[in-house]
Amino acid sequence: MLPELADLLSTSRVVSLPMTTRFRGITVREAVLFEGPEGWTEFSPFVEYDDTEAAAWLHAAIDFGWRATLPPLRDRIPVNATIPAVEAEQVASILARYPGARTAKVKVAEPGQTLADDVARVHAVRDALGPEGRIRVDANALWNLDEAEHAVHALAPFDLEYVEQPCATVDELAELRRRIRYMGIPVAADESVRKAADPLAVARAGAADVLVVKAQPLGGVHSASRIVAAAGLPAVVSSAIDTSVGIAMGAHLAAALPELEFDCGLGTVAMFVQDVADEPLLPHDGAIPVARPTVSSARLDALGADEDRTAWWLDRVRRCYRLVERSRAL
Ligand SMILES: O=C(O)CCC(=O)C1=CC=C[C@@H](O)[C@@H]1C(=O)O
Ligand SMILES: [Mg+2]
Repeated sequence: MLPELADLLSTSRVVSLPMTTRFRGITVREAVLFEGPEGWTEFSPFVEYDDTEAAAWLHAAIDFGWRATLPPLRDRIPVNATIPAVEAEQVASILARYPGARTAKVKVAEPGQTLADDVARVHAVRDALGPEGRIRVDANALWNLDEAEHAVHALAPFDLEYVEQPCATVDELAELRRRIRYMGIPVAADESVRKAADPLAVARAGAADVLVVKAQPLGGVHSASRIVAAAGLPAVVSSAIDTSVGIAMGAHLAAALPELEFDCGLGTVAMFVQDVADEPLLPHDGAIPVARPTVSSARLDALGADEDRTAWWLDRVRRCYRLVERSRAL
């Protein structure tokens, strides 16, 4: 059911959360929270996204706030630590924010850095996790095919669980997968799912072994779970650097998937200095609970965005609402 725009806006709260470490170029994460009949929900497309892309995120927010979620098949979700493109010396202190995590996802291919920086960072993660730890790397589509092949060779000695979105296109992923198959390192698709016109194209092309899925960009828990089912590939549910409210949406998606063989990228509340919930969905014993956190009004007040940013976000909600309304009418 599509709530009235006035209903959405009447409970909206725009928040601005300071982060402990720069991640994907930001140090402050902004989000709009709404309280629907099912509980609190979140709309937080990255600020540079256009309205067409952001509309899927509003669809997701409405889905989680106004429609009963899918029945959970588990009550806790094992999570990975997320290591930004930091100096190797910082790795141990970042890992410490993810107590009990046996898996780390390490950002690589950061503009302005070198492969040697990536090797040093991944090496530090392997040293910290020990031989039993699982390490995946995420290049966010920033390598070309040859760079990706070279980098996978350089990083393979640290034993990679998979390499996430090494290159930009589905064709490149398919070719890289072919080139590195003998090494036994799977290729995961992220941007090729969440930013593609057709999120299933990468699976259909046989270009990935694993899908990384995020609830907000894929239109919400129901639509993301349908995409996973149709793709027929193992899925890793990951965050969009959401507040605890958006992370709860991801946790409900992960909880509803019939198979969950990989740890999920849902530990990222650990990146915030403060969160909107009294009991933030932070990792404990390597997992987060499947729950809707209680949002504190004192925290919403303390973390409230200023007038200009609030107006900017609410305008965005209005524009995206029109797009969601139109797509439903089709
Ligand atoms: O998957 C994780 O460990 C955390 C989430 C994460 O890494 C990301 C969230 C949102 C945008 C991204 O640049 C990034 C990713 O590419 O997976
Ligand atoms: Mg990714």
